[in-house]
Amino acid sequence: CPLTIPGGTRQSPINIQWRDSVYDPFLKPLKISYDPTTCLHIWNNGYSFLVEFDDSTDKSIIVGGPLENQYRLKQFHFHWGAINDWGSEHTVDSKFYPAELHLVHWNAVDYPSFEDAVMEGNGLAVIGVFLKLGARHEGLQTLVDALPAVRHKDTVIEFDEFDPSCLIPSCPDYWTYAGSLTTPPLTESVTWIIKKKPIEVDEDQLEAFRTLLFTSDGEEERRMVDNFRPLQPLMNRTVRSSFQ
Ligand SMILES: CC#CCNS(=O)(=O)c1cc(S(N)(=O)=O)ccc1C(=O)O
Ligand SMILES: [Zn+2]
Repeated sequence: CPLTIPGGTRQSPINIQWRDSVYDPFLKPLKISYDPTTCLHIWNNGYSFLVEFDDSTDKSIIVGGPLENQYRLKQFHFHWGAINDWGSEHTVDSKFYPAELHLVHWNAVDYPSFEDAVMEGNGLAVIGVFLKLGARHEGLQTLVDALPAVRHKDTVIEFDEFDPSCLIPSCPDYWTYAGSLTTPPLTESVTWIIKKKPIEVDEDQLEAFRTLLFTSDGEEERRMVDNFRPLQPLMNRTVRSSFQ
């Protein structure tokens, strides 16, 4: 099965069993500083829609948390379901959320390029934020309004002055564990930082995600939904929490 890699010992996503997570008092608060002028464009890559950033400088970085040094923001994207009962990649006590946001960062201190960092155990840091059904999210609406322009695979539009920290809950609590990319090359290079608190989005905003297509213009349309990887075995890993 192509979705499991032979010999994988730290694959993602996983179920986070709240009572099995271990509070680590040495975990620092995560410091997030993004510069909205580094935002470049939104594109549909046929798997999700992603917002990409200029990662040629240290203008948009995260530091602290479980991380040894700072990591540069490269892109963020989402995973979602066909209906609200599922869609997230990680689960909490086996509960799915309707969607999950991933902000992908890479270790430009130790590695010369993103492609190199992808192959290293401490190469990437991904912040995961759960989306739950509730009030309309004004910050997300800016993104939702741009989605019709990237409906088909391989379409891209310019997108600037967006600060993705508006999508991250202010509550500092998170879980963290050593994992992998959830899409090819599935490399075991990700320090996952999963925010405990979800953000709220409304039904129309989730439905807007579901209007996107896996397919290119001219192909038979296939709705972009259920773009999440199945849960992977925890194996010999402990999930740490930054909170008691
Ligand atoms: C070489 C290589 C690579 C992986 N790229 S990514 O880290 O931006 C990424 C990461 C993830 S995830 N779900 O592992 O954060 C999903 C999708 C992507 C992507 O290519 O768009
Ligand atoms: Zn992802």
